[in-house]
Amino acid sequence: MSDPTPTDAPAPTDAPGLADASVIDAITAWMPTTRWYPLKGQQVDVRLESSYDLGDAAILLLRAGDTLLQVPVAWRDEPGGSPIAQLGGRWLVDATNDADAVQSLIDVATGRHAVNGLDGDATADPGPAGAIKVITGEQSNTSIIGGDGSWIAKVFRVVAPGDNPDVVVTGALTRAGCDRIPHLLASVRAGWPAGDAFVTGDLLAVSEFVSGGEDAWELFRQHALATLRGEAVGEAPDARALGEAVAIVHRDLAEAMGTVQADEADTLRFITGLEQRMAWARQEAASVLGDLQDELQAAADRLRDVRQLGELQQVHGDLHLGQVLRGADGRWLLLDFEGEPLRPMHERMVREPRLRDVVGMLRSFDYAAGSALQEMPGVDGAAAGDWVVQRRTEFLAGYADAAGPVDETDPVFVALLLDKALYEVVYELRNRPTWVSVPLEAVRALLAAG
Ligand SMILES: Nc1ncnc2c1ncn2[C@@H]1O[C@H](COP(=O)(O)OP(=O)(O)O)[C@@H](O)[C@H]1O
Ligand SMILES: O=P(O)(O)O[C@H]1O[C@H](CO)[C@@H](O[C@H]2O[C@H](CO)[C@@H](O)[C@H](O)[C@H]2O)[C@H](O)[C@H]1O
Repeated sequence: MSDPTPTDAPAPTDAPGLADASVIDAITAWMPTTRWYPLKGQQVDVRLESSYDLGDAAILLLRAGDTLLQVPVAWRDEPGGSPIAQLGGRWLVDATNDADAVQSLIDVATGRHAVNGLDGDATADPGPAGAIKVITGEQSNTSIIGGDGSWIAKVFRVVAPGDNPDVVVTGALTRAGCDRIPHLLASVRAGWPAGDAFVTGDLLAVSEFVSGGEDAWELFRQHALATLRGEAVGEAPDARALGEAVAIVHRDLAEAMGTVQADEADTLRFITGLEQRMAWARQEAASVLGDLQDELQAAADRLRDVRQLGELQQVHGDLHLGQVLRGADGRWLLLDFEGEPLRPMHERMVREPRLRDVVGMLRSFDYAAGSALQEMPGVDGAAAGDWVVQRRTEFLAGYADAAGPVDETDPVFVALLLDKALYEVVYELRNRPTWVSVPLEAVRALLAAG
């Protein structure tokens, strides 16, 4: 795919009227009401950085504080399913919930519709959008199901210059024929001026939709709930096969994108990165980590025990049960290679130990039981602990079948587990404060275990 640089594409044109202060003010007031808005509770100035005229809709890139947000909008006579505001007698609507506008986005992705400043790339034609359905779950982005349920288009809400791994990594796995992911069909990249430079970044990824896919988070959580209720539960979802699926994706990622043996500089960079993340978490989550400062300092000191990182490669980066579907054939499929939404984009394609994903999944079993316990405060926590240990053992056995054993005493494993739990504390404080006790309990337990 060629970058939409000034040499091969003129600068983006402003969509008529959309740069008006009244429009920006209306969007500024509306964004915090959405699930995807990442700056809830923060006072930030919002200004238009760039816009792309799709004809019957437009994509706006809005600078909100330091964050660049993508807001596709359209003017309509009716409010439709997702109105933003009524201005000058017309409705400004969220274009992700408007079938015609979504069709325009797909046409840009396939190259059927040329738009200044946007560049589409399609490995397969997703076909017409038809009736669309916007996913309403817990999401950092906005995903739209179209093409009669054959594809799902993800509008990246936070946009950054450079490659979005959800396009680049999923694309590499698709080309490699990996059968444990939904394949990438098409994508859209934008160019915009940034100071004296002209930068590009990904806006949209269209992938095969897994029809009849079951959410692994719901499957495991329901099983944990039933177990804690003491109900006669059937077999648990197959955590062993899940471990194997993760190992297969790791193998395919290594083949498609290469590996490197970590040297001393890599190890130092890794330790420094974890130290900085720990300092960030201690600052961001000071309100709940206040009484753990000594233990956290001791854990930070222990990071220096990390000597051997082993092989590094592209990993998923934010693997948890919500990123996994069970397909109609029972096979586990991994989704969403975008990495952690709270991590700067340029850090998300750094080669890492595969253990990063292994601990992500282990934390998720703990979450499934923890959230089940939250629903049943009177229940004995030991049963939840047993449930987690079983899933964890099965998962690690499946991973070992395909990739070799995981050493749970490895300082890299221990450090990554704590790193993930601390990240989750910050994530929950910002997004779901009532959940914060789930990762916080894990942080306490990990620190106590030393
Ligand atoms: N290819 C797909 N097929 C079916 N459902 C999907 C697919 N991709 C995503 N989903 C559903 O959409 C949800 C959100 O997608 P995800 O890529 O994780 O978004 P985000 O990055 O915004 O969190 C997933 O949890 C899953 O339920
Ligand atoms: O799916 P995203 O890429 O948006 O990931 C973010 O949100 C996740 C929650 O939706 C969050 O995951 C945490 O909660 C999950 C349960 O909802 C749990 O299974 C995960 O283990 C836990 O980390 C993820 O951390 C965050 O980056």
